[in-house]
Amino acid sequence: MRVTIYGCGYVGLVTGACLAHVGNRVLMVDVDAERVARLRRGELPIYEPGLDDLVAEAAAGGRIAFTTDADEAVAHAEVQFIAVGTPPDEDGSADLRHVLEVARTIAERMDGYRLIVNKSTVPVGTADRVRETVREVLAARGLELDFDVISNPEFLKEGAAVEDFMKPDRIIVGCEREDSAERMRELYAPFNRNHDRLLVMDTRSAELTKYAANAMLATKISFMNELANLAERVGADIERVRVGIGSDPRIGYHFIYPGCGYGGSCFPKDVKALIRTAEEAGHDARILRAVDGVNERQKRRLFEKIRDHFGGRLAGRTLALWGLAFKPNTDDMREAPSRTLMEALWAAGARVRAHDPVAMAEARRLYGGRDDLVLCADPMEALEGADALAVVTEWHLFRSPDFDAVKARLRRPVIFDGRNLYDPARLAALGFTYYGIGRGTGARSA
Ligand SMILES: NC(=O)C1=CN([C@@H]2O[C@H](COP(=O)(O)OP(=O)(O)OC[C@H]3O[C@@H](n4cnc5c(N)ncnc54)[C@H](O)[C@@H]3O)[C@@H](O)[C@H]2O)C=CC1
Ligand SMILES: O=C(O)[C@H]1O[C@H](OP(=O)(O)OP(=O)(O)OC[C@H]2O[C@@H](n3ccc(=O)[nH]c3=O)[C@H](O)[C@@H]2O)[C@H](O)[C@@H](O)[C@@H]1O
Repeated sequence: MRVTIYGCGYVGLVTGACLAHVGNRVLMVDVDAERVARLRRGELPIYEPGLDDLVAEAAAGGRIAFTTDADEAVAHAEVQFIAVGTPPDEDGSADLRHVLEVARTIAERMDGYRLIVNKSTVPVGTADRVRETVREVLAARGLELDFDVISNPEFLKEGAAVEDFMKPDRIIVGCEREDSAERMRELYAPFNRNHDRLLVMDTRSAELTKYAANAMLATKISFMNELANLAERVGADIERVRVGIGSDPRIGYHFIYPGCGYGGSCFPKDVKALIRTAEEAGHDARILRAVDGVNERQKRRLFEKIRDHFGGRLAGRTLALWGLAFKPNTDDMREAPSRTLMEALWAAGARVRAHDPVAMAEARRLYGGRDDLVLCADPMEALEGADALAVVTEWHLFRSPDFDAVKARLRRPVIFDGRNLYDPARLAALGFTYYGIGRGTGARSA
């Protein structure tokens, strides 16, 4: 099948590469000319495991191409995917500017039937707005052409995006026309072989399903962070509690890891957008407001622990930071807890020496030129002369370091473990002062 995809970001590129991998002819479109030029040279603008090989293979086979040319994009295929960003607006609602811009781009150029498939995360009712936009533009052109707008939200996780797309838990298709559902069944058949995971529903339910999934996962995390804070006060270890409840299959082990808060381009923005949707619908989303509030507070927990350890005197201190990306296996730093921590440390007059296995270029783009940030090529180098180590992202590389070497490089053996990677008793035995998240009274072992 021929497919056009607007948006060469995480979702667009992964969708395009995977669809091309199974034989489709994909044209990728972006308004960012530099991004398109890089992709044409074979350079990926994002880090995502396995994606570079897929794109290179598809490009060599002539099954994927990149353009900024809207005429070419609309002419290329009947199936037109929207995978552009939907960043938060000032009031927390999703900004649909880019989505509606693509709708207009298509409507201004289409000369026959088009199936517009929205993959961006958008509030309930957006498919109707896209439909309305296309209809208005066609009317202004004096044309009456057949088209459909459907919802096909994406559930991939960064860092495992290719795997998630290739082996989806479910494929949600929100549409009202059987021929549109049939087109999606055909397109997704290679990813849907052994078990039928394609669920067809009405567009509004599909749009809400996406927010419901992210909000439920965010709720699990904030729930655990709430309990971690309680565990600290009552002298319990949240890691034991986690294993204790995860063993109940009704609860499960997934997404109950406490930590220094959830980040990324989606949970924070999608929870806020859903709260906004509820407000607009006259409903007070109390659980969601709590989920968001608990997370905002949790992202400051590491800073509070560091500040309290140093008696509030952080000016002139240096903190080593392991992990800048919002989670492992990505270079994405959007809403990353590392940023909340670094910005709070800088505001308090402290300096940061940081290392991340892949997000160094992104950190340089965001914070390059600051004299209170040193980006170190190696995790051990980040420790040199630092007053303490804070671990923010659970990269494998940080799980089992040579603690003797860590101790030798730090000015004082103090670790703030924002992901509960280490065993407090072991670190105490090695002579470290250890702070985790929710690990007993004061979450401290010394
Ligand atoms: N990042 C993720 O893990 C996931 C994201 N989503 C959703 O998918 C959507 C896209 O997210 P990302 O891929 O992360 O965004 P991104 O920010 O990585 O990429 C978006 C791309 O769209 C391009 N763009 C903007 N306007 C355009 C236009 N008019 N025509 C063509 N290209 C245009 C931008 O230049 C950019 O390259 C969002 O709604 C997001 O919430 C859904 C599931 C997972
Ligand atoms: O809509 C989206 O964009 C995507 O959002 C999330 O994916 P992603 O943000 O890439 O990453 P996650 O693995 O979900 O992690 C999100 C944040 O939660 C944190 N987290 C995750 C799990 C956990 O137990 N505890 C925890 O603090 C992570 O550290 C990270 O900061 C969802 O998992 C995807 O299904 C969804 O498609």
